Amino acid sequence: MDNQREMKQGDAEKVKSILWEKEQLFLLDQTRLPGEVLLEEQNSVEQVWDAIKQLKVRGAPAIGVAGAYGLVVAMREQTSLDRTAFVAELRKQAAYLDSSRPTAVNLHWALTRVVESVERSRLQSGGDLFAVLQKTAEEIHAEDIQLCRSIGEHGVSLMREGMGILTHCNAGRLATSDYGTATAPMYLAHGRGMGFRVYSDESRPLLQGSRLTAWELQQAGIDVTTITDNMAAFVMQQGLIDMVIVGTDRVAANGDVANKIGTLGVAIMAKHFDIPVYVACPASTVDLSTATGEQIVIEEREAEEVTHFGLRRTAPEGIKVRNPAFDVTPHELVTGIITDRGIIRPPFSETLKAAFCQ
Ligand SMILES: CSC[C@H]1O[C@H](OP(=O)(O)O)[C@H](O)[C@@H]1O
Repeated sequence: MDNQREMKQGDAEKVKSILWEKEQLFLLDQTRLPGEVLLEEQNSVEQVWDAIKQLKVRGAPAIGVAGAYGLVVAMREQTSLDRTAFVAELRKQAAYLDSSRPTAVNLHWALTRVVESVERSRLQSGGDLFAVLQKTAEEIHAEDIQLCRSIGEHGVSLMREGMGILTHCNAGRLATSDYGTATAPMYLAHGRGMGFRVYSDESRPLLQGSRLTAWELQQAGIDVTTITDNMAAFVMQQGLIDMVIVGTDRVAANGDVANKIGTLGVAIMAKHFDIPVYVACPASTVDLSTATGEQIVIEEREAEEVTHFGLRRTAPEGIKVRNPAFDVTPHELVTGIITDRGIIRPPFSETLKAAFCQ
């Protein structure tokens, strides 16, 4: 029986997507939000893999951090191995965790960083190598918080009193270790007394926008309105939206952006209504090794997510279904990319390299 911890709704604003406490990993089960706030202790690497696959933990930065800690969970019983055996097992477990979801580059980035930190150390015992592994995972976690706060500091320069912001899916603190990416400027601006309105697309089929973004912004006291995905054009046409801010799961070297399915449509509509579209992400989401959006693998998920609304069937038995979890917005539709290193503007094929080439 998993060790579960129910949180009261009132404590919800304090709850994070990932809790690393006394060297134990707890993940907030986001599939139960907004009704239940449940932290689940992760006791095996299979459990972490499943939590990522089932979107119990989700959002590009969050699954990177969860993957890194997943290696800690996987290797904590392997400390008696010698170096060769420890590194071989570590690589195997990293490949296993990497297989859980393909699109967000953060998962592969985090797993690779942990493996390379162990390989670079000249230590020989499994116990010493495990200490390096755990330290790197903890560093990735701590850095994610700081990177998202930096995104907020840069993004807040785009905010102004009374503006309307549309966001899609959840790129909030639940998708990261804290602050979020798209929501980071919102939290900082709100904390500094700025008033603004957020319109949160429900984001079918898994409703991250209505279940998660609306919930976390409401908990923070931010003016948020849930709208259905097919209302985005309506609120833009009504003049209610001054800016779109979304997160992303992978930014290609030319600035093409993979993000939750429906983002492409939002960007096309925003272009029609002359509304700027900003994408927010930490450095760990920028993938200069992927030339364009065409090379980004788009995760195809189970048909049941589309044919059912919760447990209720809402499409005929045996109907053909597509369920890509993401789409790619071409860089031409992106006004700027809000990162921890500043707001990156076109031409992205040059400015991204200048900002992120090591
Ligand atoms: C801060 S990255 C959030 C990003 O991840 C979401 O996808 P999922 O809920 O499937 O993990 C969505 O694309 C968000 O924009």
